[in-house]
Amino acid sequence: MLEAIGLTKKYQEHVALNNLNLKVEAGEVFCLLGQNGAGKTTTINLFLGFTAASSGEAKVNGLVVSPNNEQTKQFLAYIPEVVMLYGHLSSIENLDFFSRIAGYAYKKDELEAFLLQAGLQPEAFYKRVGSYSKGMRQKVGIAIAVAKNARVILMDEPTSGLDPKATDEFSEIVKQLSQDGRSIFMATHDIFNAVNVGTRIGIMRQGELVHTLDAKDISAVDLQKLYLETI
Ligand SMILES: Nc1ncnc2c1ncn2[C@@H]1O[C@H](COP(=O)(O)OP(=O)(O)OP(=O)(O)O)[C@@H](O)[C@H]1O
Repeated sequence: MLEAIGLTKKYQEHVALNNLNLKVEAGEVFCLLGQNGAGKTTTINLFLGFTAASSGEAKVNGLVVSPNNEQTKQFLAYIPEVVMLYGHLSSIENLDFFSRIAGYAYKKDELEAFLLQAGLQPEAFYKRVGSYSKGMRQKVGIAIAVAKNARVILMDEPTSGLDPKATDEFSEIVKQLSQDGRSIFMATHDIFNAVNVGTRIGIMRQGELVHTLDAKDISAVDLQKLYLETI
């Protein structure tokens, strides 16, 4: 679903991402670790078409991403660290609005089902999103991703600032999304969660993907050790 072929991004002389080669298949959860400035967000921005590659290609479902190509965006959803929603609208209204933009008009019970599937408590459905916690906003973000039928969900530090219970709930939802055949690509600093939720884990240093591992082959303790040795 996602492929990077020699993907490189330079800002003037600074190489933010250097020759990334990577495939993420349907049903995989790829967790990308790396220090601040390692190039994780740059990678996500290249897949989203928010920025143009200096060389190489980012592909989504076999199609080459470019900032002016809307085709690849239909397969993608993006969950940033803080999901941007209309604070004066309820989650049902936000979900209705964003699904309509993506070309879907759902009935009320269908919208409620998306929010329920994303783990939002029903008593919050008709409350203003402005009063929601970060974890609740993320659930609305996931409901929007599912409602727009995204096959790939890109996430940038989704568990940062979440309490352990909210992180656990979030991880269970991510596992469910991947079991439904979606690909998840997540930039994170959360080593424990990467082992818990990931199927594959990458460690990036100064724009280079230095290690790629199967999550089932490594414990959180060993991953932390490898991470500290790498960065
Ligand atoms: N628009 C830009 N102009 C110039 N340099 C940039 C720009 N965006 C990113 N960079 C640089 O590219 C490098 C990679 O940044 P990036 O944001 O991808 O790192 P990151 O791994 O996501 O870090 P963090 O964990 O802090 O989010 C950094 O050195 C950063 O300063």
